[in-house]
Amino acid sequence: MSWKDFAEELVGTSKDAIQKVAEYADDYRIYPKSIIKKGKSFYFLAKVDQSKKLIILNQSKEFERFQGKTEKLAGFKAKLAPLSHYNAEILRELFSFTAPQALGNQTASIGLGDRLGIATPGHIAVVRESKALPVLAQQSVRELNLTGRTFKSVLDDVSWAVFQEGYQAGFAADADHLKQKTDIENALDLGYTMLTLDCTEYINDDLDQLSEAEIDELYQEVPEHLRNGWEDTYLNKTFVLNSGYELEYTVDKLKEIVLIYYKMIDFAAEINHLLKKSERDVDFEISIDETSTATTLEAHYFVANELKRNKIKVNSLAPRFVGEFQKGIDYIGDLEQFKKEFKVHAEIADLFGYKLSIHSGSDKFSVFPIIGKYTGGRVHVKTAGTNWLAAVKVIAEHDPALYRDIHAYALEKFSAAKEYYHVTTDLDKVPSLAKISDAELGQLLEINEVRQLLHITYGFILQDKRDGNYIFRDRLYSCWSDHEKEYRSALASHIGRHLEELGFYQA
Ligand SMILES: O=C(O)[C@@H](O)[C@@H](O)[C@H](O)C(=O)CO
Repeated sequence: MSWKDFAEELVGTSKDAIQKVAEYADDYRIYPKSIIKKGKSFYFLAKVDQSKKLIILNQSKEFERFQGKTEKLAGFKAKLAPLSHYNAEILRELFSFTAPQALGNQTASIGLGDRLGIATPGHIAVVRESKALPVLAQQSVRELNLTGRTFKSVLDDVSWAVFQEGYQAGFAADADHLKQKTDIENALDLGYTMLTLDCTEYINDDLDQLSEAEIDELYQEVPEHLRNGWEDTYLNKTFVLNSGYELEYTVDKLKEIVLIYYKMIDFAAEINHLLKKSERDVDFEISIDETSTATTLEAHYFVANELKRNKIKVNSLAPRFVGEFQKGIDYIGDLEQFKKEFKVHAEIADLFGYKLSIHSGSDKFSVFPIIGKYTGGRVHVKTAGTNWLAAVKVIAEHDPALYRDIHAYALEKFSAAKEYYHVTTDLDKVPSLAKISDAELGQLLEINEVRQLLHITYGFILQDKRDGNYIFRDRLYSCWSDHEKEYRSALASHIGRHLEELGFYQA
């Protein structure tokens, strides 16, 4: 509902009265796209005394359900409800478009991880135009630990933003990189509609340190009935894909694949069992991407086939592709080699009926056309860090002193941050801030080394405290709150470029 229709229904068509409401709605005090009528009440989001509130005008039975202060607003009885978890649950019940849903695997989708809880309006602005379905709530356990947020608060932030933008086309919520059963249960209870199981701890990719004899010894420790089953299925067999590509399993290759992956199949089976108990549709993703070596094509086929043999239905799977998908920067590696292997990965995914999922998808512009083309758009691409970096750019452009402070702090914390992320950043390539004018600070975010420096240190920047107070957090959020429009349009154009290169705008 436009604020004009809203004003007319509320105060009649007199010019003066409408003008009054218009003034109130102006400049984001009311978020115009949020205005919605349900029963006899009007609902909308507004910024009241610097903080966002859900406003309900006119009493109805729902009016009493929301917690908040009752006041007179522009002559009407109104409830000013804080954007709390309690109120978010009622919102999701009342307006189902604010609750996440499963997406299935037939179309393009994009994960839009938001470490700050403020990026969703910009994401919505861009996905409205594209054919990709958005996963607006997407955070990994690692990100939650580093930012001090929870699956609950991430989903609530998204529900409020979806309401603010009046976005009714549907979105998903991905509890990303889950490793523990308790986290999985928690995410399911909260209504997450996508679970990404991180199998890293069940993947043994240290085999290159071992001699042939040691590998053989390890292989003999695998229960005999399992070894026999795999040898019957794969050993010295060739699987020919529709494209004519041949996957071959020699003794050495099979031993290696079994040793690397066999434990993760059991783990996936255990979690699949848990998911089956859920009454809701949940998109199940398996991630095997955070390993030190690329997933070979034979290994991908083996994992896919074993998941199928164990009746584990996955919606998407994230292999580790050849080359480097480092955080926040373009692809590093040989594009021809990537294309050659990616085609086959895409074919295997198609054969087994799931989508490929591309992790660390932020800024991989040189491979996006390949990904779009060989998946025919049936693919999931995850981004997260790039959305944080766009927010940092807003700081560089609007509060240079604060940018200089966080940049210096990131340099101090960089080596500690490397414990969480694999990057090969050469810090000598980070320009000295003393030589950069305030007006040029925003351009620093074009430099790969600066992007990675700020990308991996986000947890320290956001969470570190001195004398019990956050060092930067409050100043950062206050700047972002003053520059909502700038952040929204920066995201719309940057994520727009991702969607464009992936071919996600075509009908
Ligand atoms: O930083 C994280 O932990 C996550 O955002 C990622 O690993 C996520 O799965 C991703 O790939 C986003 O690009």
